[in-house]
Amino acid sequence: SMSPPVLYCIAQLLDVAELISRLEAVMGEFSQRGAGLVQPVRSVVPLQKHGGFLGLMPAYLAHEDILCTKMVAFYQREQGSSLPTTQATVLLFDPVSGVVSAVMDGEVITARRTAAVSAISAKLLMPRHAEILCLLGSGHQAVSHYEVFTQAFTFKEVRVWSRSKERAEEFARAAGGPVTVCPSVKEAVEGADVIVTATNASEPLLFGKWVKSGAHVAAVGACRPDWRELDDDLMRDAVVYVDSREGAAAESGDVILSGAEVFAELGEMINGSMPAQRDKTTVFKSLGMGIQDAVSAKLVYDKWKSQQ
Ligand SMILES: NC(=O)C1=CN([C@@H]2O[C@H](COP(=O)(O)OP(=O)(O)OC[C@H]3O[C@@H](n4cnc5c(N)ncnc54)[C@H](O)[C@@H]3O)[C@@H](O)[C@H]2O)C=CC1
Ligand SMILES: O=C(O)C1=NCCCC1
Repeated sequence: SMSPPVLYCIAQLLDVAELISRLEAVMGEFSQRGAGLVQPVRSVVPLQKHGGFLGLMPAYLAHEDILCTKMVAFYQREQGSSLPTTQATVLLFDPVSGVVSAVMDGEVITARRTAAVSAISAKLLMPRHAEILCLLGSGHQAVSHYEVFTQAFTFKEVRVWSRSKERAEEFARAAGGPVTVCPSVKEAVEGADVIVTATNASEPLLFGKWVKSGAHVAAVGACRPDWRELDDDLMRDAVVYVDSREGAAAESGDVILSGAEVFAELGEMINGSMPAQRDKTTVFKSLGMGIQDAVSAKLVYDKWKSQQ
């Protein structure tokens, strides 16, 4: 039997505009809870000895016949560690036979689809005429959110804060446009219209008292039930949206420990069954979903195939 292709340099194969449109469709379909879409909540295997986790993220999309799973290892690293926080591999299958059609690097898929989902949320929830984007963290997700958000929207100012000033300065140098490096979270977020939290923190670092009324927060980190990025005030005062209610109830420390009510899923807003409360302060709590990886992997595979 033939070995499946192993696709590693896939950045050119995953177009952001196409990805956003596929993600909008699949997130809407997910929130209808139809039988055509099968995606269990992520299985997470704790690696207590090593401060890490292995997440398994299978999904089957019957309408498009996409069968996929991502395997993602994520670790809380010591500051200054050269090892990545997140490492992922994606397997795409032929659902007719069960044969693996392709093995793919999950890094680009994870970075880009997460930022694209946040952009879908921001499009619906950020203040009209948003001018200031603030990124907390300067890692992979901060970079992909910078790229996707500055491609999708126009901001007058982009700010970054990171634990390490040097990393924040490096981020600003590498960015494709002007970025202001801020010395503290407070100074970074004050007056910001859109705030992306993309850190590996397990304690709150973004406090509601600093957040401008009406701002939109895309909260990407804190993916364990006892990890936080946002404080109770922010969670309770904001209208809270999630990617998946089941996912948030199982994995989001910010939701579980604050006791905040989840107002709606992103897909419910997309479907129009729940409103986008753009005038209020809003939080989109993102955990990541297998269906997002599945549509991404299919786009990559189809583009690769078309070039063979
Ligand atoms: N919602 C989703 O779909 C996804 C969420 N994630 C999560 O997003 C977060 C960021 O991931 P990557 O950018 O890939 O990681 P990364 O390692 O590239 O960057 C992590 C950033 O967090 C900062 N950081 C780490 N610990 C911190 C702390 N205690 N306080 C403040 N800053 C801290 C680091 O300095 C760095 O800037 C992780 O928590 C990861 O698990 C990752 C992939 C998808
Ligand atoms: O959706 C993902 O991919 C991840 N979510 C949170 C943990 C790291 C990977």
